[in-house]
Amino acid sequence: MEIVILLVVIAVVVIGALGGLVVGSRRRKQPPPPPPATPDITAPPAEPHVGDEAETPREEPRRTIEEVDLPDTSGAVAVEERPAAPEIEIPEPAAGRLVRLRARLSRSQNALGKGLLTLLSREHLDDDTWEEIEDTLLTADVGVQPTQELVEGLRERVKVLGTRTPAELRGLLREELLKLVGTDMDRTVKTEPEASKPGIVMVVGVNGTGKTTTTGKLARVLVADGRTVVLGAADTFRAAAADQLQTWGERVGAYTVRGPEAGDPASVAFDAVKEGKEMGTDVVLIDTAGRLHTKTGLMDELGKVKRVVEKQAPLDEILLVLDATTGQNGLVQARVFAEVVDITGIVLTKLDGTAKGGIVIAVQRELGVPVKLVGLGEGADDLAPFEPEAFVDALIGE
Ligand SMILES: Nc1nc2c(ncn2[C@@H]2O[C@H](COP(=O)(O)OP(=O)(O)OP(=O)(O)O)[C@@H](O)[C@H]2O)c(=O)[nH]1
Repeated sequence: MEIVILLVVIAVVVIGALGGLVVGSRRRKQPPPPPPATPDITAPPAEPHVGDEAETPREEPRRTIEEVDLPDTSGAVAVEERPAAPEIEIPEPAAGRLVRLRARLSRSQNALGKGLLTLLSREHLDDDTWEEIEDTLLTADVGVQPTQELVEGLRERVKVLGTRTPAELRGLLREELLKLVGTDMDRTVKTEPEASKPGIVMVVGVNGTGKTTTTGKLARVLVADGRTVVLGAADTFRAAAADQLQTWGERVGAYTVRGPEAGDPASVAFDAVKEGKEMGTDVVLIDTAGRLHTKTGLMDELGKVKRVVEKQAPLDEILLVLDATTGQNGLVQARVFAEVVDITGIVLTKLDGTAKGGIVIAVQRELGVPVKLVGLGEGADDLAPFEPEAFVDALIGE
């Protein structure tokens, strides 16, 4: 019996020892997971760890995503140290811009259209009322001759019509204004010569009218239409003008040819055209100075630029930039420039800042050349091809 008891005790001890070994080996098979080579901090553990194992993952999240990102960010900073290629913008298409800007035009020209319609709606259109209509048009810089034409035309038609509804009056006024603005002029900016590329456009005007800005905006219009552009910074008088133009160019990937400060504008213009030819560019836009006190000086400079450029190819377009807010003064400038160079188109800038939209009519009459573009703000795409219908609709409202 004692032997049996002894055997049972030995058996219990052996089984116990074996069991301990198994449990121990199981414990050794479950070590805490080794830290991953690249800790995946972005994704939290799918299930929370427990016990001893909880310590490792709990500590790891302290290396926040921001901390882990830091080396990458410093890498990006290092890249930035290299000269970064300027980001090329995609300008807004030129077609339909005036429609987008019409609200702005309506706001500034509200007084003219509303004033005329109110006067025309009076029950009795006597001489005094017609005089007031005339004054309204003159105040908006429509000009004496065009004003008289419009008033005579309207007077005649209102008389024939007899009774007048507001819609009829609006229609009549629209037609008469459109007649004055002109719907049959070719308002395209000529940039596609028949012979060979590039088209050459020279931008002239008194300083401060918005020449450089217009040249830059025009480059965007052309780029938006799929054309390539070289800019010639021939305004060597104002040092900042070349920088300003270059910045406009860089924004749309147009190369700018510049010369030394106070250098010869004609030589810059020549180089720009040469560069444009060599690069196979579609259009070369030349910004000029115009900061000249005498007509002789102006003639000398612009005449020389034109002559020198035309040694390579004829100019396709000479755009005169006029500031609409300067009113009659703008007309005087127009006259002087027209005597110096053959203006082929007018750009009226800052129409957003004046109620004198009638200058469109007056200046076309004065020079016999069409308004081709209008500036309606300082924004990069605030230059619009001039559309008579959209313009007149903006004047008299919907
Ligand atoms: N509101 C408004 N401002 C404009 C428009 N066009 C140009 N400007 C502003 O007019 C100012 C003069 O423009 P510039 O292009 O520097 O004039 P500039 O004729 O080249 O002048 P110079 O280089 O000195 O000969 C700038 O502040 C332009 O932003 C426009 O259509 N509307």
